[in-house]
Amino acid sequence: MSMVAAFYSNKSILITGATGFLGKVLMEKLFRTSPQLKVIYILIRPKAGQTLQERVFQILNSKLFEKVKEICPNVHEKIRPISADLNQSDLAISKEDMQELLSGTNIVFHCAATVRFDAHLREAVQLNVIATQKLLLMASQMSKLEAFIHISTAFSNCNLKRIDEVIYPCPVEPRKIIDSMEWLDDAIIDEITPKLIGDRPNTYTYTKALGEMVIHQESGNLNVAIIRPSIVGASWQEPFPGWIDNINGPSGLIIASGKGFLRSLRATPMAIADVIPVDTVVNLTIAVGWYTAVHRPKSTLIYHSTSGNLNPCLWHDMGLKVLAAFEKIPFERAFRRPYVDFTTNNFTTQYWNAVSHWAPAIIYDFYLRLTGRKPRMLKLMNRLLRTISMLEYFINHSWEWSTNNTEMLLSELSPEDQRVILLPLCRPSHANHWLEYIENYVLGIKKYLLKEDLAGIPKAKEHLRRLRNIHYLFNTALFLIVWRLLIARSQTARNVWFLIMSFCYKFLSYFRASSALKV
Ligand SMILES: CCCCCCCCCCCCCCCCCC(=O)SCCNC(=O)CCNC(=O)[C@H](O)C(C)(C)COP(=O)(O)OP(=O)(O)OC[C@H]1O[C@@H](n2cnc3c(N)ncnc32)[C@H](O)[C@@H]1OP(=O)(O)O
Ligand SMILES: NC(=O)C1=CN([C@@H]2O[C@H](COP(=O)(O)OP(=O)(O)OC[C@H]3O[C@@H](n4cnc5c(N)ncnc54)[C@H](OP(=O)(O)O)[C@@H]3O)[C@@H](O)[C@H]2O)C=CC1
Repeated sequence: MSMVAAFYSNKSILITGATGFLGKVLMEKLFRTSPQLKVIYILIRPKAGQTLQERVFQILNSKLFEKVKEICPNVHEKIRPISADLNQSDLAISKEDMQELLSGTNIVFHCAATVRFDAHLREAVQLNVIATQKLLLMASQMSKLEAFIHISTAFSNCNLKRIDEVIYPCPVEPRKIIDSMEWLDDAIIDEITPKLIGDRPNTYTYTKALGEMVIHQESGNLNVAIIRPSIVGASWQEPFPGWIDNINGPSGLIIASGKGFLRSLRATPMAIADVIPVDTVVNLTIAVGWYTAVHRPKSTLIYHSTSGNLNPCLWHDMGLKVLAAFEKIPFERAFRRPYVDFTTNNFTTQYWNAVSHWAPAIIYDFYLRLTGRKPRMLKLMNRLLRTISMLEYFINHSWEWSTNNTEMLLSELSPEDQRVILLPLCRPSHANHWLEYIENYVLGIKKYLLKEDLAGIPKAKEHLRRLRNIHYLFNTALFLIVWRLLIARSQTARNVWFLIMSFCYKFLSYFRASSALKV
């Protein structure tokens, strides 16, 4: 067994956000590589009419946990769901549960957050700042605690171009923001939000930066580390390639382009697409847990989990790779053939939105109305464009993240751990792995998100061929109509038309004469 995996044997681990994308993969990997661990406490709230047990049952019965159930058949006995709501000021944990957590926990992984870019500042502060503060307080009372690992984001300081593994001060102290949320009403908060977030694009990145500051100021003697992943994508290899279960980040846009809704996107083609596979982030997180507990660094270390500095892939190349993957793995019932143009200024963006997004949506809604159905495409298109407007910032900027602490940690690992942790995608020598990764990503989206059967691929390809023919037919018809109208109204257009016709006629006559001579 590897050194890191052995460390987690007999440990009691507390994970927040274990029902989320990253949390689930973290829990899976811990059980798979350290089946001897004692217990994983998960802070979880009842949701969508499901009890805690039903939520845990659903996770354990998902495809993600198939391997774990083979390796650790009693995994269900090792998960201890604790009812909690991080939106509540006391986290809504019962006294008995709190007692158990305080006396038993060895390692805390704090993953829970609101990752919505449009979250109201009050909600984002509650989850990303106050809940972090409360958890720190709780952690400080844990008698056996060895490490507290906080998941932040590489974009918490996205207002800077070069970002080091340090905590940057915020203009307004987190404590002042927390206090003000108690007495300011929503209208005033709405008014001051743009001033507070300053040159950050949303409340998410702002409150994640405040969360880091809280860790820095209030962790006291705790052994704390912060991990900053960039754009977390589908898994690279573990537990199997392409696992993904939410539409955040690139996944939603990959679906929208594969289904033919998204046809143009305002993006900087030469900006770096800093996507990092979820298993790469989780492996680093587990290694950081071990290092922080065993080596007890004197100060809080920050680890960047990014790909751009070691193995950069540009948005332009990523777009081409995604489109190439659709050729092999098309999605079913596409609205139009997948094709995405990158636009670079306001005018072309608005133009292509009108031509490629709104016009087809209006035509399709008209067709739905004619056939007695409810129009829906324009609404869907407007939602997609709203989503894109929120993601645009991240596809139009490049950042440089230093990774000294991450590199230092990797060099501290045993050869066995390095084999497991140093996933190839973020190493410089494996640039060509991006194509393989993107193909698996698209396949994963098709299988696990869209729940489409792979047996339907030939039919999906046939559907795309039909769409291509309709596209050619439509363009030819449109050209002829426009041209007919033009030559009916303009003498110049008529002259050009006759010139082209006579040139074609001469060319054909010459061609026929020269073929006759050869015979
Ligand atoms: C060939 C070219 C291909 C190129 C690929 C290019 C990819 C570029 C990707 C750039 C990603 C940049 C991400 C940056 C991540 C920063 C990292 C982090 O720390 S942050 C961690 C990451 N955090 C995030 O990524 C959070 C981003 N997301 C949000 O903040 C919110 O979803 C929202 C505000 C955008 C929409 O809110 P709201 O409308 O109130 O409500 P809902 O949320 O309930 O969804 C409603 C509808 O929107 C739909 N939909 C949702 N997401 C996407 C999507 N990504 N996309 C498309 N569609 C999306 C959804 O399907 C639904 O449709 P329907 O069922 O109604 O038909
Ligand atoms: N995904 C990404 O691209 C990136 C993510 N990160 C960071 O990684 C971490 C995990 O993100 P990710 O897994 O993608 O996010 P998800 O949205 O998938 O998961 C969020 C988790 O937080 C939990 N949570 C939210 N609100 C509450 C609450 N009030 N009480 C209890 N639990 C709550 C959710 O529980 P529930 O299921 O009940 O809603 C869920 O388990 C976050 O800290 C995020 O900032 C950083 C960089 C990029």
